[in-house]
Amino acid sequence: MTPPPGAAGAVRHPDAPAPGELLGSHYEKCFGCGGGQAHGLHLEARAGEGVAVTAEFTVRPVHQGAPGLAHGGVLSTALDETMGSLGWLMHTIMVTGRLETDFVRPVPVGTVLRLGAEVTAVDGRKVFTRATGRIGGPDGPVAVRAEALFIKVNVSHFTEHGRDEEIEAAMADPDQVRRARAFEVNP
Ligand SMILES: CCCCCCCCCCCC(=O)SCCNC(=O)CCNC(=O)[C@H](O)C(C)(C)COP(=O)(O)OP(=O)(O)OC[C@H]1O[C@@H](n2cnc3c(N)ncnc32)[C@H](O)[C@@H]1OP(=O)(O)O
Repeated sequence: MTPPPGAAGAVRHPDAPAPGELLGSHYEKCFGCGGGQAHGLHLEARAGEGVAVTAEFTVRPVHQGAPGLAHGGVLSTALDETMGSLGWLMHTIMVTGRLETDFVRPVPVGTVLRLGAEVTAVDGRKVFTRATGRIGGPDGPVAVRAEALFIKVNVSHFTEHGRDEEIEAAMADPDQVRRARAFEVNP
């Protein structure tokens, strides 16, 4: 996932949330960040400097793969969600096209996984990102690493492909419409 020569650097939107600010959930029912998913990750991301974010996710018993250990797919989800939240800082809606994860060490249930992600390059609609998850805090040992390619999309990506029931509910919710617009450039 190497950006092509000549790819641009990421540009922080002038109205991006300030460093340290909690980004909030982009959708209440999101498995990664929504508060309305009992078994979801409830991942909380904050704006960083430039086009970077930090996030925290506490591994609960519902997230197990092997006894007492986090499921690898759940850890990939945490990385995916963290990198996806970089869209808040660019006012860009983007979805994951490709995701590669390195699992460096097992992550026990009860761990607070501290994640960090940044955009490494932008080439047209393609946004190249990377992320790291550390055990216990920002100076803890690295447990997972990922690189991902996100593709910029319009809101129509969701309205055209999502199930009617959820799309109609989301569009009837002024708070959800406001959150969708906060992602967009020139909404
Ligand atoms: C309301 C608020 C919500 C806010 C929503 C925020 C959600 C965040 C949630 C967390 C993130 C997720 O899990 S998102 C959910 C998981 N992801 C998805 O469901 C995406 C499913 N895939 C798709 O819908 C599609 O394949 C797209 C949109 C990714 C791309 O389709 P497209 O729009 O037709 O574009 P396409 O021309 O194919 O590709 C554009 C460029 O990207 C490259 N490209 C595309 N896919 C790949 C790939 N896998 N690997 C390498 N390169 C790729 C192409 O070669 C091309 O390069 P070039 O020729 O230009 O060089």
